[in-house]
Amino acid sequence: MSTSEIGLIGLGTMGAMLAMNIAEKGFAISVFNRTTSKTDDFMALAAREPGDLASRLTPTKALEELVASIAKPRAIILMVPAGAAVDEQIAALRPLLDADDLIIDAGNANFHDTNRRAAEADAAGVPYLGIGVSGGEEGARHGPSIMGGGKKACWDRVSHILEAISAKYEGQPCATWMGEGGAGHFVKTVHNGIEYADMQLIAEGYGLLRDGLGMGAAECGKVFEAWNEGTLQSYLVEISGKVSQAIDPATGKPVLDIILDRAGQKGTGRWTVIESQQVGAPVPVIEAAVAARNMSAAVDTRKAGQDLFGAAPQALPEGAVTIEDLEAALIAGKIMCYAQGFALLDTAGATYGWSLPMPAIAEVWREGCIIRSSMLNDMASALREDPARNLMFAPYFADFMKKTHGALRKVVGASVAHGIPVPAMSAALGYFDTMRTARGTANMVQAQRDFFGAHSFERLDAEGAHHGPWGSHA
Ligand SMILES: NC(=O)C1=CN([C@@H]2O[C@H](COP(=O)(O)OP(=O)(O)OC[C@H]3O[C@@H](n4cnc5c(N)ncnc54)[C@H](OP(=O)(O)O)[C@@H]3O)[C@@H](O)[C@H]2O)C=CC1
Ligand SMILES: O=C(CO)[C@H](O)[C@H](O)COP(=O)(O)O
Repeated sequence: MSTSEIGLIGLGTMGAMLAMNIAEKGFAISVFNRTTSKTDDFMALAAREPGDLASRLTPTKALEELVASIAKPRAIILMVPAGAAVDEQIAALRPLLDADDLIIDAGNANFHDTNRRAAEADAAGVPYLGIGVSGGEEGARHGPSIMGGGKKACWDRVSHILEAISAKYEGQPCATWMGEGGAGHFVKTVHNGIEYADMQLIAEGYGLLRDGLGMGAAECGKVFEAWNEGTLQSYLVEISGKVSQAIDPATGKPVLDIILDRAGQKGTGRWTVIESQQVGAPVPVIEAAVAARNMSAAVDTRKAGQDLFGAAPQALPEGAVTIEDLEAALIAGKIMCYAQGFALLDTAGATYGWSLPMPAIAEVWREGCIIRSSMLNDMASALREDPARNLMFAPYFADFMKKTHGALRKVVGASVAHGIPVPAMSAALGYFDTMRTARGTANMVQAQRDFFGAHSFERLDAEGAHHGPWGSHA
């Protein structure tokens, strides 16, 4: 019996919710999980959902059974961890599939792996798609943002399902084909890099409220709530308000106060930074955010550092920084981080031969994904005007930068003076100052390079490559 319209492998956090979302939108779907008891748990959960979801879900306990239960030509979504698990599943599935059956990797794959898998699939004459999905558990269940990659014809085969399950922005599906090969996974990777940076900026804002202004967690939560009503409106600021106000039932303390300050990471932020270095499109705010997660992991070293050097004073003098200054500093930092992310997308698109649809990327992030924010609609407008222009030069965002960079400078300055670490805010300010300095200091670097390695330099007053008279001193 082959009745399901699609199949899904991997009933973890994301896969289970995506499967329910697909069933809820009226598509019959077969599911499989390596640990088969989880499939039973999943079906029990689905049976408790309204809308008779379970009747459109077919649980299977073997890959052969999964494949047999899907109508031809088949489409099967993989929702398993990046790396070896994806290759293993493809290898296990391929012998069971027909030549025109489509495998869709919807996890957070490294786009280089997706390029390789797409090339392997092309060579074997079988279809393959790599798509990025964002929105966490809730988004997967009720409407994620979907960034498609691979052959357009393959995308078109399943786009009606992906669009139906995606988030909607004013009725428009947040599911878009980005380009061939690993384009979709690359866009998702940069999304996550921006996510790291936005989270780090917010965490630094929280640090200033807590350590600089002496606020308790609940009070910080109220500030985030207020910020979420203004220019900073975003999912990440919204949840920061919620997590700040949550209380631990066991201790009665704010949950935030009992969480170890060590942040995990699965690799997408690092991939973004590696790729930015590879193509020469700097993303210093994202780099600072990845480095901050790495430094957060060094809990014992940080404790030893505090014992050796003493804790920085941190408390800010009355009036040194206001809540309004902090809000403005976060606005400036956020614009810098998105400007860098979009510039990376633009450069990488050209490097890898994708025509990445820059405005459509901002559009697909307006709803459903973790970095959704009210600013993204304005970013989409700015990118429609000029997809290759750095966002900090778009008049709308340039106006914001003119109004807010002073506050960013004030906040970074006060933080530096009082020992509050703000690596992402500092990186945002450094990027802004660098990008508005017509004559920088790389003339010194060029002179040094020519001195020790005869690398040559360009002159301001003549064409060509030149060498210095390094033996002659004034
Ligand atoms: N969590 C999130 O917010 C998001 C996650 N993602 C991405 O989605 C993918 C899945 O993540 P998530 O649902 O959170 O992960 P989970 O850890 O919750 O689930 C992982 C799933 O993959 C299965 N699995 C793990 N290893 C293998 C393997 N070697 N062979 C077959 N199946 C395997 C697990 O099966 P078993 O039960 O047998 O262990 C489980 O069903 C990842 O690529 C992740 O990066 C993307 C967006 C958001
Ligand atoms: O893709 C996601 C959100 O968009 C996942 O939640 C991902 O796991 C987040 O990255 P990390 O675990 O490294 O913080």
